[in-house]
Amino acid sequence: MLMTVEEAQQRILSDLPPVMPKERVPLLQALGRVLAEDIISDEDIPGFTNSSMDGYAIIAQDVQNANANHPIALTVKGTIAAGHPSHQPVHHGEAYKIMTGAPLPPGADAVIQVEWTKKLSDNQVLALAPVRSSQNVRPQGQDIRRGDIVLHAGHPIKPPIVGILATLGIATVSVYQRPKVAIVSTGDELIEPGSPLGPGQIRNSNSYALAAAVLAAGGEPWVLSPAKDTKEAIRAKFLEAATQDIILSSGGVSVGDFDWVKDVLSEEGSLDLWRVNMKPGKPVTFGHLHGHPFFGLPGNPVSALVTFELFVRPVIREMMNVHQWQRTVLSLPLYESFTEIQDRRHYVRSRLVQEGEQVYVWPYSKQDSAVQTSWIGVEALMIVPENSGPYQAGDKLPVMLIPADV
Ligand SMILES: Nc1nc2c(c(=O)[nH]1)N[C@H]1C(S)=C(S)[C@@H](COP(=O)(O)OP(=O)(O)OC[C@H]3O[C@@H](n4cnc5c(N)ncnc54)[C@H](O)[C@@H]3O)O[C@H]1N2
Ligand code: MOO
Repeated sequence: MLMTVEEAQQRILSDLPPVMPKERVPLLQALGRVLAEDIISDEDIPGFTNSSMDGYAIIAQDVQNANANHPIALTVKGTIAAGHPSHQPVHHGEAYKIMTGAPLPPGADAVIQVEWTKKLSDNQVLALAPVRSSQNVRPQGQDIRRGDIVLHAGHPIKPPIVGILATLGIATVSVYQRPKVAIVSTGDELIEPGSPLGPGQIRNSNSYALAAAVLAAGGEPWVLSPAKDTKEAIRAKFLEAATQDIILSSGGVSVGDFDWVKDVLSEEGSLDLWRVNMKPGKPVTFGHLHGHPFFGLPGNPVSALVTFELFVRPVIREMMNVHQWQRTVLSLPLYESFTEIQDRRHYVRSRLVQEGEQVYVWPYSKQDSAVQTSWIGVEALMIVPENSGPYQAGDKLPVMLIPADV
């Protein structure tokens, strides 16, 4: 019986290297990184009570009976722009013209938006509607209170987080270093992009796809030149790669005459796991090389990326102290029948289709693990249990959502 994906994940994650060391980077360079410190605010945000509308700062009670037929006149005492606080108090019957974001003057408790008023002169305005106390007012500390823990270490830094850090006045931020990931493709047939192909040769695409996947997961790829299919060439490359935090190889993990990866791994480190009940990716290999996690990913391009997604990405995320790396899995109805039956759990490259309120999963027709174009536009991997099916349109299956950048 082959190991399940969950058993393999458990095995791999039970033996994680320590979380990466920290480093301090300028705010914008923190994008895509992971916070290595709790962020505690030493300010209220907003720092002062302010208006959420362009209008007039007033005392709400003054206009409680106002309407279009019975407007109430107020005396305009001045104008308050954002960045220019006024310390003059507002008295009954008075208003200050105020702009969005400008500090509320003392005495005012509401803002009537400009559309609900009629200007009579530079110092007289009519209120055409009532406002409640606090209406159109953003109180000091509404968003964040001084002393709040706003973010915890381990939080991924996406664009809105950059904005929050800037709001808090943080110019440099402590983040975890990116795990360095060595990538070694194996195979006599491999030629680099940019060079012409000879007979029987193909382009080395896995090194590039895996390096891109490492970057998207937050790691730092280091691509070595491919190793030829000899045991000694593979050993030499693996030893060169073993200086990095994680080592990935592609190819040479099946049962072919030139599949040396497992032998070299056993001799130089430990082979902890081989073969998982999944398609694509069955011959995936895991172990340790000089104390670092080693993944022998299958050479088929789709198998390499699916096994990266399920086994390597979680390790990269965990090493940056991110524990929420699981993708969302939904149960969705099939858009069309799916008749392929496999003896392994099948991760099926699929799109999503919306009709009215209902979202359907729509597998691509070509699912061979060498067909790379079925990645184009992929939004999900549909998970079909082994030895199950055929499925009809409308039957529900679990669907793992894949963000567009994967
Ligand atoms: N007798 C059996 N044969 C195979 C089995 C099996 O169980 N019994 N499993 C198949 C499965 S499943 C997979 S997946 C592949 C994986 O094989 P390897 O990891 O040993 O990969 P290779 O044989 O080296 O290559 C497979 C395929 O991928 C192409 N490739 C390899 N490296 C790259 C690269 N860097 N860029 C682009 N393409 C690459 C290679 O040319 C082959 O076509 O084994 C099956 N066989
Ligand atoms: O499991 Mo392999 O990855 O499909 O051809």
